Amino acid sequence: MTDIWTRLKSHRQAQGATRIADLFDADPDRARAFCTQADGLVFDWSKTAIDAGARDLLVELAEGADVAGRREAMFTGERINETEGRAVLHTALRNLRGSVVVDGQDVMPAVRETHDRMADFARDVRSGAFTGQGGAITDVVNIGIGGSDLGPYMAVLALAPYHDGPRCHFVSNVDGADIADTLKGLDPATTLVIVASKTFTTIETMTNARTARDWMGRVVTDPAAQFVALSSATGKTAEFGIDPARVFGFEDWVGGRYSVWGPIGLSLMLAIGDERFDEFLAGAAAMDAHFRAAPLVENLPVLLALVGIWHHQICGYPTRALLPYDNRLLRLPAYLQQLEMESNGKRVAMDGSDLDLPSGPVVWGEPGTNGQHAFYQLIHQGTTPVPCEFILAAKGHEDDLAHHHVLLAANCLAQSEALMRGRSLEEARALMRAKGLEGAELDRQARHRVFPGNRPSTTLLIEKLTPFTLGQIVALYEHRVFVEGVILGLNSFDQWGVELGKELALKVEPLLKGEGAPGHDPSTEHLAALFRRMRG
Ligand SMILES: O=P(O)(O)OC[C@H]1O[C@H](O)[C@H](O)[C@@H](O)[C@@H]1O
Repeated sequence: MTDIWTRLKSHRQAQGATRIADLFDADPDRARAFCTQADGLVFDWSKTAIDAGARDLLVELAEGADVAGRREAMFTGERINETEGRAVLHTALRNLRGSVVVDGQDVMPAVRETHDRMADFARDVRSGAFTGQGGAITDVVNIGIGGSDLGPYMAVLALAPYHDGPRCHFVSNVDGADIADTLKGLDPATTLVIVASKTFTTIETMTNARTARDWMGRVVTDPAAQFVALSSATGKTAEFGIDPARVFGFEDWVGGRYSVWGPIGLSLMLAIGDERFDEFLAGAAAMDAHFRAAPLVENLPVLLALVGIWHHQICGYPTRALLPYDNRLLRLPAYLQQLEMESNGKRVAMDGSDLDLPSGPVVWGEPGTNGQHAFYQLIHQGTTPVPCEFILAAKGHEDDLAHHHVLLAANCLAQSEALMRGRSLEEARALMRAKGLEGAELDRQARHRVFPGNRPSTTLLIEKLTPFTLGQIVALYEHRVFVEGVILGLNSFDQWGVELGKELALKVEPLLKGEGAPGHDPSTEHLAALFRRMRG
């Protein structure tokens, strides 16, 4: 561990019993100084234990890790995904007028061509120029998993007020329940099926795609005519029988969990139209420009990363909760869970050595106010602090329900205040006394009503959730994950940890059918035998 990590840990230790609330007394300007604004986004990180000294050390940490250099290497197409030998250029998908050279060739003409073909196709579907065999397309089913599902699903839900296209549905799980429930009630003759898979080999997606083709083939004469493929493996899409005119390809330098900006975003484009989709890209491009140009100490993705590092690697808090006070951001926690945990859940550093720091944290969450009535109990009174990351829009879309929105916002701000302030034993005793309790019973009851407080949170405040601001937010988190990965010295762009389970599933499947060769562990073989017996 280098000197800067030791100094950060010592700084944390030296804070001793200082509470977050005390930092506001020590620095009357703290609420403003630790609240960073850029391009209409407000990131308040004042309700953390990061003081000026910690901030300076954290910025030094980012400088020492050469965040600026790695950032340029990413944007300019260097092969920073070293374990897969690939460039990392999802940013190119949203900078359509730019130019990026990989292996001596500008990749942008092909990106623009695919984008324009997608836009033409989306316009045709939305206008009715492209029809199903029973008339205009009424429903779109996106079949994909992981990065080929979470991004478009999250964004389609988030931007519901902008939907003016066909209804979009998402099937991901190989559990037949998913596709059965989704297809129930849909008309195959007016449904468009999108098979979204970077590799076009993912077993869940290919199984669901074949089931959808069978479903459609029972009603229409040419099911493949209502299929679209989004993939890097264009050869395999042809084998499946999808017309190359409806195949939208992308290069291997777009990681699955970073792919919503290109063809994988087609369902979103169909739902909101290509112009709104381009606003989504423009929001992300604005965040890219900010990330690339702003000094580290004013740089939103860098600050989010430093807050994350402070909480997990320095303070030792094992998880982080993402709490959007926006019901339409229902899938954002799941989306960010993949982004963060698949990117930075690694135990080996880029150079092959063991990581000598904890890898990225567990990320979880749920929109407020619902979470308040479920798991906030633990956040307030559990023994392990959970740094909370709130997201709030100043305006909702329901102008006639403005009172709902103010109540929603009040809850969000109240939670961060309660987490920091807590309630002392004295305050709890006064409450109990006012209820008429006294003596030992008062003492006993009061202790249950104490809130330790001093629990950190940040708040990301935006004006309104639009295609543009959603693009900003998602790109903000993408770059945050990248900066955290650079500081930890790992490769955020591979995901070898998902391979072993997939391989073994192929060997366990015959075992469950009674055909498997032995060689599994006794527990797995025992469970498989019980499974077979229960199926009769
Ligand atoms: O798009 P696909 O090739 O079907 O991959 C879908 C997903 O599955 C993999 O297992 C990876 O963990 C994900 O990063 C990926 O997004």
